[in-house]
Amino acid sequence: MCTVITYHSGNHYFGRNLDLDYSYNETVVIMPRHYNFIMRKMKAIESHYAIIGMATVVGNYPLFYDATNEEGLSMAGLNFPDYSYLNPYNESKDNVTSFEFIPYILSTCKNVKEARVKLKTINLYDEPFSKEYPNSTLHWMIADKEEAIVVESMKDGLHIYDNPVGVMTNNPPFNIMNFALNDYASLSPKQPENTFGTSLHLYSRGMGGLGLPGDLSSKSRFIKVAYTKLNSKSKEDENSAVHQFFKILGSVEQQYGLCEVTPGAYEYTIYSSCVNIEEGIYYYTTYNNSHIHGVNMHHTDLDASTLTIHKLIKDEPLDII
Ligand SMILES: C[C@H](CCC(=O)NCCS(=O)(=O)O)[C@H]1CC[C@H]2[C@@H]3[C@H](O)C[C@@H]4C[C@H](O)CC[C@]4(C)[C@H]3C[C@H](O)[C@]12C
Repeated sequence: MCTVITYHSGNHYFGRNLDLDYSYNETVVIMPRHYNFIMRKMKAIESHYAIIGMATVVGNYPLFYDATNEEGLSMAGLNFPDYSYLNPYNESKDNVTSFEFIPYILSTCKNVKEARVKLKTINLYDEPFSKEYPNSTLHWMIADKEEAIVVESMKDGLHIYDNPVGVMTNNPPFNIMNFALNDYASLSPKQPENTFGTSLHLYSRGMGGLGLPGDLSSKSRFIKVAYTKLNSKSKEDENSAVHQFFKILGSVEQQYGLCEVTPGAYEYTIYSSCVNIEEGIYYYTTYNNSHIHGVNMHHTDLDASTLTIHKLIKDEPLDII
């Protein structure tokens, strides 16, 4: 399971939980403006927006999970099994594979408005990166400072949804998730009003949120993280906003042992990320390292042509004095 959110508090932020039972050796990668981005069916893009994100690098090629470009446009891929469908090659369209989709959009678009235009000509087509890295079954959230959208390629076509809540999880499709929010419209951080006309005792704080799902299923995480994000408040300085962002993602993180995917194998939150999209800083934590590390893309020469790769600091000792 995975969760992606946007957040606004002073600056604008975008990030995700990556929940899986194993790791593909992901690293924080900066793809500078002159990295020659080679595509399978389209002309290589020699000059483009610079990008920072989480990726597995295979033979000098970044396979992005989530990323942000220097204009602040951000995009993340989350699992969408059973529904995801990649098309055969279509010669009248721009054929883009699923592993090229994030860097292609972020290389060429500066905001969601431009991405919407680009999506009209794209055919998400079915070609794996390699035998070792077959196609993923993903759907994507794309966001900037103003808005967020969800892109779902299904058998009946490419669905593009406005995403007014700025959160996405996994199955089922986004329109069903978004509709499910209706069932929780009465939840509130305030104590509930007694409408029974009889004497009731509000014996605990937080009873306005009674009924908020707390399990790890995808729909429950969608509701929980939407409620948490939309009601949470933080100061607007960077430290407060970034900590708050990780707290919101923490409301739907997965503890090892709670979600068995195959006998004895458990999905857990491998990393959480938070990008300050105005400043181009990619913050992350990992399961065994809750210290927030940040990589500022502007500390790298963005006019370069080679990838910069930052290995994740996955374990950090406890600090005892
Ligand atoms: C599985 C990951 C998403 C996590 C997630 O949504 N989990 C929920 C599982 S479930 O629905 O609840 O079952 C996705 C996100 C990005 C994906 C990776 C990126 O797309 C980059 C490459 C793409 C290659 O085609 C396959 C390997 C890969 C390295 C992908 C492996 C895997 O599919 C990743 C890591």
